[in-house]
Amino acid sequence: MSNNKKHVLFIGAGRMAQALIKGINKNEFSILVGNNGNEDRLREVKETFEVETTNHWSQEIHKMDIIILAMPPESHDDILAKLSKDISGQLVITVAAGIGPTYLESRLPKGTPVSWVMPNTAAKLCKSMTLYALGQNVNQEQQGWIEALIYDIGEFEKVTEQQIHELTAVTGSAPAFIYRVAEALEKITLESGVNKDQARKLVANMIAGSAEMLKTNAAPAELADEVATPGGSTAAGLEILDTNHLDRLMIDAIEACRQKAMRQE
Ligand SMILES: NC(=O)C1=CN([C@@H]2O[C@H](COP(=O)(O)OP(=O)(O)OC[C@H]3O[C@@H](n4cnc5c(N)ncnc54)[C@H](OP(=O)(O)O)[C@@H]3O)[C@@H](O)[C@H]2O)C=CC1
Ligand SMILES: O=C(O)[C@@H]1CCC=N1
Repeated sequence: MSNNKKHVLFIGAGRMAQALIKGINKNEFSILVGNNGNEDRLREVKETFEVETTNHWSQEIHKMDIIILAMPPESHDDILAKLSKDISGQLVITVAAGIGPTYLESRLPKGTPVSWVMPNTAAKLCKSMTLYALGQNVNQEQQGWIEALIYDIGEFEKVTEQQIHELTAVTGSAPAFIYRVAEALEKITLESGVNKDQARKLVANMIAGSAEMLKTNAAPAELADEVATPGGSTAAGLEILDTNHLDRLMIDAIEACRQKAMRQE
């Protein structure tokens, strides 16, 4: 990418926008943030991340290279109709569940370059696993902008629109499932008399270590077997999880996320 900073407008200043804004490289991108009128939130975003904010984002469109839609899926129709009046070739990216390039292209002027980026909240620690898909009108330079945006927030993969529809539940939503598991483990850890900091240290490092083991590409079943000493204690716990069909529970939870996201179309 050239040394000229690209101008990025965020429409939406909530949790996902903030996670992205925190991670994005400010030497490459100049960030302006608008929202739905919550001025306290804009003030907080400005102070925390040292970015510019606006109460009138529609007046700023002409100065922008990239517009990132970081608001709820159900707000998209209205915002895309407003954007359509002022837009002139800017790259439009949405991070919303269920809103793919096909949806964006059908509501924006013909030829508008669009992309779907699906990050997760770990973007704020530059540890997001981000998926992205391109619309039909994105050129190589714009694809470079997208990759430069998400390069600094963690790992990324280019996939198809359909794959993001299916995998948002895995990379976007399932972190919440892991946090539920962590919550249960922390609770039980505290019962052993350690303090909260110790409980967090134990559980977080256990999960982080397990994630590192997964990154070696060993099969999850093999890794579980390695932990479960034959005739030992872990096997007793695994039997409870298996008997209660943890895998089926996970599949049901992923499917529920998918069904809900699909209702946006
Ligand atoms: N949270 C997550 O882990 C992930 C979220 N996403 C996607 O990110 C998007 C935002 O989610 P999240 O950050 O969690 O939601 P939040 O509720 O935290 O934030 C929503 C933001 O959108 C703004 N907004 C709502 N309606 C409008 C509108 N009509 N015009 C302009 N701004 C509007 C709100 O404005 P105001 O500040 O004025 O209230 C707020 O800043 C969703 O589409 C979601 O699918 C994707 C991946 C992961
Ligand atoms: O809960 C949601 O709808 C968003 C999409 C993926 C993660 N959070």
